[in-house]
Order: sequence, then C-alpha cells, then structure tokens
Amino acid sequence: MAMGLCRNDHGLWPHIATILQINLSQMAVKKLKLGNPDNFEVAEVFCSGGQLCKERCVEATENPVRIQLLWPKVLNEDSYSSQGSTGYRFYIRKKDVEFNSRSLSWLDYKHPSPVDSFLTTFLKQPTSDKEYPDLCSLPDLNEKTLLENIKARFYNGNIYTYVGSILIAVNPFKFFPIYNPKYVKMYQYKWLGDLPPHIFAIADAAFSTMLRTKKNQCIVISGESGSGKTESTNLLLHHLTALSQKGNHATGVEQTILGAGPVLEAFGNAKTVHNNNSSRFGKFIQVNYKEYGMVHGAIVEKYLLEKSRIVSQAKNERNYHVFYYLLKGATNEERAQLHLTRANDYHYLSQSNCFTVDGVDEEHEFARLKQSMEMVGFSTERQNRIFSVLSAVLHLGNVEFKKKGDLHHDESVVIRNEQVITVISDLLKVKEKTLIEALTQKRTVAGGETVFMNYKLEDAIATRDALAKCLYGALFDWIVLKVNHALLAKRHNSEHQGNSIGVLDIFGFEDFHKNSFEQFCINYANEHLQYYFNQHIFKLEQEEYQREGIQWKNIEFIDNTGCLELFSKKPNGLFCLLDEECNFPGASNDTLLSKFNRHHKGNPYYEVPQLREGVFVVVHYAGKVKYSTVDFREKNSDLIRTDIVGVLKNSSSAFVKELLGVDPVAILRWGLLRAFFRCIAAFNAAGKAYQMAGKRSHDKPVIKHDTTSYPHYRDNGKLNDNLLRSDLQRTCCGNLGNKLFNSLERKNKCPKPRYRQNVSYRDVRTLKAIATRTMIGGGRVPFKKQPPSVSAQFQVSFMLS
Ligand SMILES: Nc1ncnc2c1ncn2[C@@H]1O[C@H](COP(=O)(O)OP(=O)(O)OP(=O)(O)O)[C@@H](O)[C@H]1O
Repeated sequence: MAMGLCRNDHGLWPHIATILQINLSQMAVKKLKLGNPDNFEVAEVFCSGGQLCKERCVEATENPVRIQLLWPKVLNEDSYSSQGSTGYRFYIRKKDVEFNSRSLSWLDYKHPSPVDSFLTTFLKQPTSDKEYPDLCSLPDLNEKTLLENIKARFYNGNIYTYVGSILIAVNPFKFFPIYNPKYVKMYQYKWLGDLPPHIFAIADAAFSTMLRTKKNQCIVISGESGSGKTESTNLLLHHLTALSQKGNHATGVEQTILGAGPVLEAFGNAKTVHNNNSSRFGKFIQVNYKEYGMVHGAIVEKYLLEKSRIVSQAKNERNYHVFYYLLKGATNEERAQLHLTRANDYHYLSQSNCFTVDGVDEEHEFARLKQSMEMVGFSTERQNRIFSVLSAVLHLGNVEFKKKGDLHHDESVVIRNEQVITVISDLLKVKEKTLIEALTQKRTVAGGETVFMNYKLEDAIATRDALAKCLYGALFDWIVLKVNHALLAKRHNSEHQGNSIGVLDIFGFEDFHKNSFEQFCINYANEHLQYYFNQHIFKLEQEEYQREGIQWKNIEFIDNTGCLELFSKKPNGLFCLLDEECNFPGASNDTLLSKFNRHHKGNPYYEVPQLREGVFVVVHYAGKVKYSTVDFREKNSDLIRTDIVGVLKNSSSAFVKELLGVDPVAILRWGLLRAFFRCIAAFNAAGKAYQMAGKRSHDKPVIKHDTTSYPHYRDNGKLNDNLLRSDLQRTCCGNLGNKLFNSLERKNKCPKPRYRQNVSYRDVRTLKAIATRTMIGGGRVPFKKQPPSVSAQFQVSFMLS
C-alpha cells in the first residue's frame, strides 16, 4: 500500500505541518480501517523506474511533512512512467512482528516484489565463469584483463568488484535496488567476500573490526569527479548508522547528516563540466560509537573549499548553487530587502554565461534549502542574515573602478558605481567610507605613522575579489560549525570514550585543460593518499611477511615519496618556494616559475616544457599534469588579508562579526560571563526588592525582577565593560572581582564581542573541540597559531592527520 503526502495549492496542509509519524500512521490506519494502528508504521522509500532502491523507517518523533520538503524534485517524472515511477514516497505498512530489529524488518509486500527477483540475480553472481567478483582471483592479472572483468560485471548489473579488501565501484548513473533493508540485513556480520561485493560489506567490515580490535577505522573514498564518491559516502553512513542497533540516536545522526546535506550541497557544490552537482570541498565524516557499538554523535571536517569559484568560473560551469537558488526562490519581499535582481545582472554569475542546470528546479531547491536550514537549527532571522551576506558577495562583484585623474602617471583608482557600495554597506552593516577606503587604498604603518597608498586597478580588483572570497569562505566554515553542533550527541563529552569510523570523501585527482593552484593542492592530497595506500598495501605488508619468514616475491610498486618531497620538502619544496614568493614584494608569476625551474630542473618528478608558456609539469603517480603559475601567489595568500578581515570586523552586524571577527570559543566565554552577571544582577535586584518589601511588610515579600534598573543587561548589543567590572567588584569583593574580570579579558584576547551568542553550546571544551576541527587546515591547528598561507595550512592538516 502506498500513500503520498502532498501540498495543496496554498502551501502545506496547515494541520499536517506539526503531526508526527506516529499520529500520521494512526490517522491513516483508522481512516482506512486497517486494524490496530499500533501495528503500522511509516517508511520513506526511494524508487527508480519502479524498483525499490532505498528505504528507511520514519521514527515516531519525526515529522513526515518536514522530511517530504527535503526530497529533491524529480523533473520529467512522466518520462519514467513506462518503466515505473521514480522519486520519493511514504509507505504505511504493517510492522513486522517476526523481528524486533525495526530497521531491518519493514518489507511486508504481499505481491511478488521486483526487489526479490533482483536479489535472486544479484546473489547468483558471478554470472559467467569469465567473471571474477575479486580481481585477486583473476588467473592472469594485468591492465587489460582487469578492465575487461570490471566491464563485463558492469554490463551484468554488478557495479561493485573487490580487489582484496578494496572495493571498486563503477557509477551506474541509475539506482539499482540493492540498498534496501534486505541488503542491510544480509550483509550484517558477514566476512568480506562471503557475499557478492557491496558497499555495505565494507561498512560492516569496518564496524566489526572496530568492535573487535577497539581501534578507530577509516574508509577512504577516492575517484575522479562524478565517479560517485559522495553517493557512496551517503550509502556508507546509512549502513554505519543502521548497524548501531540500539537507541534512536543512530537514526538521528544519519538524519542530521542527511538533513544537513542540502545545506552543505547548496553552499559547497556547483555545476562543473564533469558533474552537475560536484562537491567543491573535501570532507571527513567521523561517526563516534560507544564501546558496545551504539552511535554517539558525529563530526564533519571540511577541507579546502574552492574559493576561486566565487569570483570566476570556467565555461559551462557555475558558481555555488545557493546563489541561483536564492535569486530564483526569494519572495518579492526578500528580493526588495536583499536588493536582489536577476542572475545575469551579477558579474560573479554571468562570466561563464551558464545559469541553469538541466533537471533542477531552483525555486523548489530554495524551499528545500530553507527547510534543511531550519532542521540544522538556523532560525528565520539567521537565514535572512546568511542571505544578506550572499547578496553582499554578489554585489561586491559588481563594484567597478575607474582611474582617479587624467594624469598619465597616476594609476590610482576610485569607485565608478558608488551606489553598489551603498547596497553592500547596508547588507553588511559596514560604513560606506570604510568600504570605499578598503577597496581603493592600502593602509600601512611606517615609522609610527599611518600611510595610505592608492591601489592600481588590478590591486583594487584583487582586493574586491579577496573580500568576496573571505566572506563566503567564513560563511561556509560557520555553516559547518553549526552542522557539527547539530550532530553532537545529546550527552556529548569532548573526551569521547569509544571508537570511531571515519569516511573520507575528498576530491579525486584532477587534470584539466588548464590546471591552477586548486588542482595543485588537490593532486598533492591525492599523492598523499597514494603514499598512504602504498605504505599499507605494499610496504608494511611485505615487511611483515619478511619478518615472519613467509616466502614472498617482492611486488614492484611506484613509490611516490620523491613526488611528495618535490611538493613539501624543506627548504626548497614547491610549497616552500611559493610561500617565499608570496612574501617577496617584487615577485611575479615569472619569478615564481623561474624559482621553481632553478631548484627543480633535473628532478625526475618535475619537467620544464619546451615552449615558454608560463607552466611547469609535475609527474604524478597518476600521470603528468601541466600547471599554470597564474594566480598561484594570490590564491595562496588568501588567508593573510588582515586588512579585509579588519573591514568586516568593523561591521555593526553581530552576525558578520561572528563570521569573521571572533573565535567562537571566546564568544562562548563572553556569553557565559554575561549569563553569570545576569543571574547575579537578578539576585541582587530580587534581594533588594525583598529587603524593601520586608521593610514595608513582613507578611508579603515581593520578589520581582526589576529589569528597568539593568538596561545594559536587557540590551543584547550593549554589554558595558565598566558595569560588568563594577558588578564583579560588588559581588566578588572589589579586587578579586577586578582580577577575575582582567583574567577573563586576557583569556579572550580578541576584541570583545558586544552581542549575544544565541546558540547554547554545551561547554567550552566541547565547543573548542568542534570549532577547531571545523576551521581551515583540518582544524586541529589552534586559532592563533594558524600558519599564514593556504599551502602551509594544507600541509599542516596532512601532518596532523
Ligand atoms: N551507486 C550509485 N547508484 C546510482 N547512481 C549513482 C551512484 N553513485 C553515483 N551515482 C550518480 O552519479 C552522480 C554523481 O555522483 P557524485 O556526486 O557522488 O560524484 P562525486 O564523485 O562525489 O563527484 P565530485 O567529486 O564532482 O563531487 C550522482 O548524482 C548520482 O546520480
């Protein structure tokens, strides 16, 4: 039996918006007179071409309407009708009493299911004696036989193949019904290789190894753009949380991760030539378990968001999805408030002349994004602030410059269209004058005096773009921080006792027509992964065989240590030389290239092309890649524009300051301090009122909080240090209060935020744990000690991993 929930023409059914799964199934079962409502439950399913591909049980406390709002819209649904429907549905069905484990026992179809016939075929593999589910069993293993085997399996509908404990997945670009609960159950507690290759088997192996060895496990996913890494990550998470059988938190974590998906996707994914929904950041999702295998929260770390995309995109590519969603989906009121027009009015969106993605309804996606933001805990007010920042980024791209005067030698510029500055100033709550100065002048202090130097055109444009990238990057970091907060276990302890399984989904090796700094970093990361792979699969294994005296013929493998050294060895690795050039005032793309060539000509991993075209070649394990040095220095110095951060810190918007100005731990400390004083003030006020009332009448004590006498506590934005200090002196005996105030002030060396942190974190240590892991560089670098350049941060994140 199937039942779909739908909207009416005027929006959602108002009475249904608050009902939970339990009420919904009970109402429906009563109406349809099916029997005892307690015996029924709701399942969320995804069908493709009439086949049931994925499904999960909706928890009693979940709201089906909210879930439905997160479903991506399947356009051209009619075109699938000949094969059967495609899309998400809810089913109301009888609970299976045979098993107690609810997540594994939902299928209750009376009719012969297409899933069953698929399962029978699936279990029959290999379908021919020329097909090998594990490449290690190939009688003759070489590149040709390997590829032929994978191809033959793929054409027989088997997208997965093992190579020992490694799983190769070939993207089918259509869903097979192999991820439903029957498969979850089937793969549980089985040895790898007992059943046909499957992604669930990998998750299960990691889970049981973690429980058996009491050691953290990690699943590394690698592949080129569009090969299915993100989809595989989601399938792994689905199984990893399903394996944790006790309690509801597992489903909660999966739901939060999947619920946060549309938010991370909207802000971190974009259309590229290879993938319409390409993740432009790497991520590591760590699922924490208690000792006995129950899920205990999760944490997401992000790596290297592609910031250059914010200011320019290649042909047929787009900026981040969220800009297009906002421009299509915002209401008239929002458009007016945020000064929004059409996508082709914005320089940052119109350069590639690509505005739409086939099959995507941007308006629907905007509604879905808002819903998902709400689920992650962003209030409507917060959402509006986020959209203001997005609009400010778009308007920044439209700031134009012109030469200041007619004098030939004077190259300094002024802003051509100051009306755009007025809009940005309104959106970011930064003074127009401050913005104009920051975009046209460089401020330096020399000999104790402040000197202003006017920018030339290219410097002004670079500063404008750096401001846009800085804002968007900070917004993305902030979003990941909030997602992590939502993923915290209810009773989170920063010193989590159990073990964890991490899933690493990073950008695959990239070799485009034009490769820049992003590809340089991405390929370095992949070179590291390859090194790790070599260490574990070949080197360490062979060393162990030798130690144990096992007869073993050494396997030749490409050792890429030399390539890694080319990148990062001190003092002359490419990253070190790049950092040097970033700090050298007269440096240019040419001087950088000459430096690279001078130090590395002759290195087997480095090639200087015959033609002088401003490029160099690195011989990677996966092939040669030609890099252009254009913008290498600018992109690497992204983080050291303290002048830009200074502008944003001057904003009168608490949100903008929160994004950029202040360490979240410091915000929390000040929040706690304020809360403490609010309590003290309330007690004092109550005490005084009590005394006064006592004087008036001993029988009727009046305990009333007189807020009018504490205006500074009521007004979020105006925390007054002097009042705070005097309060402290009063409550903690003069000098002690002073000392306490000073020590707290010292601890929060950054400027004191004058606003309230309205999200209540559980404690400073917990927040520190999630905040440091959310920040750039893998996050485990203390805020104040963060290395200055992108490449330095990137390398540090590898050393710490
Ligand atoms: N196992 C699968 N079954 C069905 N379709 C899949 C599967 N894996 C991937 N796909 C399809 O391929 C598309 C691209 O996959 P995905 O976005 O996961 O690639 P990716 O490797 O993460 O790409 P990028 O590196 O660009 O982010 C998905 O949107 C999905 O439609």
